[in-house]
Amino acid sequence: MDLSVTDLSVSLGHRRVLDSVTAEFRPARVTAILGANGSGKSTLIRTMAGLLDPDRGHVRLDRRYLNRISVRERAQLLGYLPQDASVHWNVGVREVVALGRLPHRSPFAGPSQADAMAIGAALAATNTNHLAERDMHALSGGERARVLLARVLAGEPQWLLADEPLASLDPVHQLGLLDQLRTLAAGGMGVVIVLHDLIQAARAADDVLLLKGGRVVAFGPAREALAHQPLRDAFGVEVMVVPDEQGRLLPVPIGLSA
Ligand SMILES: Nc1ncnc2c1ncn2[C@@H]1O[C@H](COP(=O)(O)OP(=O)(O)OP(=O)(O)O)[C@@H](O)[C@H]1O
Repeated sequence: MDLSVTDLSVSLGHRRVLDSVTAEFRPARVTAILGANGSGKSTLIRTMAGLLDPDRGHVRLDRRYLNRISVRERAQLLGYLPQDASVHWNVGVREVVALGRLPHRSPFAGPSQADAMAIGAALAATNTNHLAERDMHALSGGERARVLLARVLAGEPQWLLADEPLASLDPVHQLGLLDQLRTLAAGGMGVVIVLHDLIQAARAADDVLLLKGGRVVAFGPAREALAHQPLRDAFGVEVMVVPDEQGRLLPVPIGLSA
């Protein structure tokens, strides 16, 4: 099931924030969206999740226009994790994760065996099993972020759209989450994540989309998009490209472009 955006233009207030963005995201791959602050990353991923209406162009899921798919079906297919997600009420962790099953439940029906299994799998995938009986307000920022990801995964979406999922995680949990995203993609899920760290992107992403000023600077295999010239174009930085132990090329920022 492909997820694509075609000639997408989006305005917020009176500002054009995305301008003619076209990209085809593929399932069973991790795609990272990168770009400078304000380049339109969150706007793109929110539009892909059906939360913003484009001025022009469209989002398609397997050739179906997203805006013609019912809200319930969309919620089953697309799991969206917002940037700085927070919970404004105090509820238990397990209850929060269970909310991820709502798109699959009929009104007034109790939780099914499938719900219980999906919730258990989501807690395990995010390493939050030990938090399941705690209250959300009693968690650290990073723990809360993992629980909110668990809620999205409990919905067993075909696509995961996550806006800066590493932001509040320590290095161990960042690496763990990136591994987990790769495992989800290996299982067939399409994973699209907004990232800031070039090295994390080079390690975790199959494909990279670089945005600048709401336009696509580069989109393609990570190795090509995270090369000198596209990074110069997108960020105005120079990088040193260093191979890691597995032969992946990691772009290490070393200074501003002249
Ligand atoms: N509600 C709004 N009204 C007007 N402009 C907005 C609104 N929300 C965001 N913008 C502007 O749209 C542009 C893109 O914002 P967006 O949040 O998509 O960028 P981003 O690449 O995700 O940034 P960051 O890396 O800082 O999170 C920015 O210039 C921002 O100031």
